[in-house]
Amino acid sequence: MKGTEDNLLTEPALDAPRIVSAYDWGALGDVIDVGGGDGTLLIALLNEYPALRGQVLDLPDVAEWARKRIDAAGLADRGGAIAGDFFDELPAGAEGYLLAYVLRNRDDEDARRILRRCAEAAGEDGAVFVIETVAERGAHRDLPALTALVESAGLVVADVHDAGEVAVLELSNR
Ligand SMILES: C[S@@+](CC[C@H](N)C(=O)[O-])C[C@H]1O[C@@H](n2cnc3c(N)ncnc32)[C@H](O)[C@@H]1O
Repeated sequence: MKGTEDNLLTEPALDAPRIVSAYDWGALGDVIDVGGGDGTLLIALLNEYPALRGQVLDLPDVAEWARKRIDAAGLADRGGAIAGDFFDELPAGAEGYLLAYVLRNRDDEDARRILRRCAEAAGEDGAVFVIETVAERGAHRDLPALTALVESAGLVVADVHDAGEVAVLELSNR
């Protein structure tokens, strides 16, 4: 678990500023950071975009950890955390479903299941955002492989926002 926590704490802390500025997240009313870990990315987003609301969805212990950090950051009025499983039905109706560094640890079959859950929850009006390193550092799938994966899950790449080594793929339902 220690190794997992180290990963959670270092990489998003390093990349969050780039992800925050790669897209106008404030244009979305609310987001769910699916598998959002300790809330580092969501906290950075809520700090940058004062009208944005958001929730981390993660396994119970991690969600509790994220909730405490979001509270401590003074963001409880716009942010929180939900205990959940991204293989199950997700809360519907948010405008953005973020998957940051989540698909990298999953084989194609599991990744498609997670993507489908997000797509179902996003519906016609929401979007799914896959955030992954696509350059050298720790890249598990490059951009063409990620594109093929999301298309095989029935999603369309509407745009790719460049955040340096990190890519933000904006996806919509077909
Ligand atoms: C590699 S970490 C990425 C964390 C975060 N998105 C980030 O950018 O640092 C994967 C996250 O998925 C969560 N996770 C693993 N299995 C899950 C499941 N079945 N449902 C929801 N979250 C899960 C883990 O607890 C962890 O927080």
